[in-house]
Amino acid sequence: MAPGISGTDILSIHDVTKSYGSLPVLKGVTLSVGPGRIFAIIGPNGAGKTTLFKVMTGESPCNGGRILFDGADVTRQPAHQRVRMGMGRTFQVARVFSDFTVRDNLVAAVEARRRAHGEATGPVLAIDPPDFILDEAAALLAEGGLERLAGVEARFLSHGDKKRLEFMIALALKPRMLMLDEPTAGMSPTDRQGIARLIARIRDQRGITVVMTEHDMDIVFTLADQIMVLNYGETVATGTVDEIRHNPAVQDVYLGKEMTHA
Ligand SMILES: Nc1ncnc2c1ncn2[C@@H]1O[C@H](COP(=O)(O)OP(=O)(O)OP(=O)(O)O)[C@@H](O)[C@H]1O
Repeated sequence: MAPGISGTDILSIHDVTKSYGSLPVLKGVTLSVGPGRIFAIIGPNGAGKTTLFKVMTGESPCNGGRILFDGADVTRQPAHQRVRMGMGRTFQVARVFSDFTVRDNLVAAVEARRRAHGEATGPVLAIDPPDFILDEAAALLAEGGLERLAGVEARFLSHGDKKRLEFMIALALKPRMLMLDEPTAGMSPTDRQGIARLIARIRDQRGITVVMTEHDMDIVFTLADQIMVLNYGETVATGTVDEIRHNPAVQDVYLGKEMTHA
């Protein structure tokens, strides 16, 4: 096992590098995330957060280094295989079926999981789904606070509600880890707080590990167990909220004095 990688971590990344052409964007990033933790990646614009996120999800291959998920080397695994292994994710712009109702989006997600796990065969998106699938979709509607919107087509949802739906679609796949790329981007303060509560609940009640990039420091400081600060593709610091807030190098590159004394 490579140095710095612990057998108990659900996700570990060792010395990952990534360049776009001749531009090095990740310059040897190492991190590890314990099960049931909320791990936030922060840093200034252009630091490489989204690139790191894409490398972790398999959307973009890394040039060097290793990525382990739940003990398995997934460095060369495509994104869909990582999802199948339990790495759920959401996108900066929520991806849902716009012409489906909220309920049908969840029914489709439950059916997709059952097929992926070999629990079901036959036509996808059954017109008349059995009760146990409707029950599971109903439970997801309730958990996501989406019951009042069950019959609404997803294209009519507010940004915040669409994001909630995308979360619940990701949870329908029963992931062990959820990767969230700027989950509160573009939201009203109320929607941000709602999403933050949902993320905390997902971790507390389902025990799901969460890895997220996020610009809103109130959200990060409220939720994160561990924070990693990136700058120019390199790790400036990794630590708890208190450790990051009081780290002089982090204050220099990102937080400034005001946030650290908030
Ligand atoms: N597909 C690409 N091709 C070329 N360069 C890219 C590509 N994607 C990102 N970059 C460059 O890589 C660097 C890191 O970008 P990245 O989007 O990962 O940063 P970020 O920390 O997520 O920034 P932000 O907070 O603004 O979203 C930037 O210099 C960016 O211009």
